[in-house]
Amino acid sequence: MLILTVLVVKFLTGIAAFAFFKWKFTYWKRKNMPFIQPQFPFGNVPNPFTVKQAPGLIFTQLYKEMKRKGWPHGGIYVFTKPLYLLVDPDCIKTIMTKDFEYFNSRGIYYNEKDDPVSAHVLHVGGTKWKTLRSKLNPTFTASKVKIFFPIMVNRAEKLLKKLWAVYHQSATLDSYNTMSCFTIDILGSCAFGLDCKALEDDSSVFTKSIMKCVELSKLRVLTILMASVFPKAARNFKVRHYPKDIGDFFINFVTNVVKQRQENVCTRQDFMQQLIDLKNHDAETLSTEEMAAQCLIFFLAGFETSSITMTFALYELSKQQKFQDRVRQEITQVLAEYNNEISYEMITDLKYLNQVIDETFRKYPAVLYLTRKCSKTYCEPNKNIVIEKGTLVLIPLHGIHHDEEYYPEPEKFDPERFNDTNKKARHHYKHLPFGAGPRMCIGQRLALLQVKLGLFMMLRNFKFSLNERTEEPVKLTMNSTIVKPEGEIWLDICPA
Ligand code: HEM
Repeated sequence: MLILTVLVVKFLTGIAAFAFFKWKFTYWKRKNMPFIQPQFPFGNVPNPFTVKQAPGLIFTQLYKEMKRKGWPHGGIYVFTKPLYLLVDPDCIKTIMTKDFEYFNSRGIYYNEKDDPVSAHVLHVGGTKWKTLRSKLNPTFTASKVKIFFPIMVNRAEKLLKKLWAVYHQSATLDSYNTMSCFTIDILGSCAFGLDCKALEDDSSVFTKSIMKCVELSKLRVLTILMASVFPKAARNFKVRHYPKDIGDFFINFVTNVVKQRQENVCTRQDFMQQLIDLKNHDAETLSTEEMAAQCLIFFLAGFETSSITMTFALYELSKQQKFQDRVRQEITQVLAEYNNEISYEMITDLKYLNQVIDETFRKYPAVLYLTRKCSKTYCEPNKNIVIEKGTLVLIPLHGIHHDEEYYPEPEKFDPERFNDTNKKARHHYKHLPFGAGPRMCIGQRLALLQVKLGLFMMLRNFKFSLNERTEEPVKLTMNSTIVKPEGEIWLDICPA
């Protein structure tokens, strides 16, 4: 009798669960939105525990499927949660700019209570984001970034010194590690007036802590993805975005820098000073934890994205010497026009190098997909579709950048895709390495300058080619929300 009762309860629970999922999976149909048929129980994503591909690339596949069907947008499900995926560049533009007031949050999980450093400008939304962003914007204007140029040149000279040392030792460069140290040194000096010396010693506590922030296991990436889809449940389970020791490290770091600056009456107008002024102006606006959170994201958003871009640019140029030679020719020519003096203007005049960087951003967009969260119910213009408050919106950047219609033979690296004529003819929203609208990357100017300066310095002085230890084709890591190489990219270097 007992066995029978257990079987009946199990059967009824199974039926109820199935009916629940079935009902949940009718959401987009009820909204009149085209949707990709979900599968029980994971929806449109594969089993998170057995999936072999990078989590972010799943959205590339869904984008391709919708594109094949000719949809401008469509619905998908992550488990039972409906997500809105954008395909058409005009739809993307409307959501990111014109109707931004409905989509001013990113919808990425953070947990201010248990993990205070996760509440930074990249994660927060609404009024909190607006206040922070308007206070931080002045640090990243063209004139501010220009002020940092001499210190950036100093760090680029150290990069060169490192390359000479490598050349004399083995002539084989571990490109990703070296580029990471270079960007840590640049960000440390521009933001905090620190000499991190990562290029001299990549095993320092500081460098290791920064690198640890970005070491994400596949399980961690999936946890954050799921927590972003079900934030209330995640907060109840005290799910953290960053390990506790990383949070503590940044809180101590900020406390020390603030103390030093107060003792030495610092007048540097850098990112840190902007935060200190904000705190002095109104202590309620920014606690020490909140300051630490902004410092963490400054490093996190800046260091990996820039070093990945430089690494992939060098990798592609090593494979195709003709492009590398052309960059070097341009460097010689433009330098001569500027009397062989390195200046901000000279660096910004390197147009072909810019094309190489743009094509690198296209093929390897550091951020695989962008998100927005609907903050008030939104009626889609002319289409009679209502997006409910709380819906997560996905912009599949990697999918767009690898769309055959926009970029024929998308796996081919070709800087000509970004010459003036081709660039002008293309819809702006088909190339979004820094996002778009009011929430686009705050550090774009700084990033472009450091990437260009670093590449200029290296390519002016060295020739690069692929070392046989580099596995071809380079595999991209699964354990990340951003595109990065799984193993090392080893490059042979010799004087140019
Ligand atoms: C090659 C380098 C970089 C790339 C490709 C990149 C890309 C991006 C992208 C795609 C976004 C999201 C934009 C959106 O949702 O529309 C973003 C946001 C952001 N980035 Fe960058 N980034 C880079 C460098 C930097 C640097 C150097 C910094 C710091 C100085 C930085 C700080 C930020 C911050 C704080 C945000 C959040 C902005 C907000 O939500 O208001 N990034 N970045």
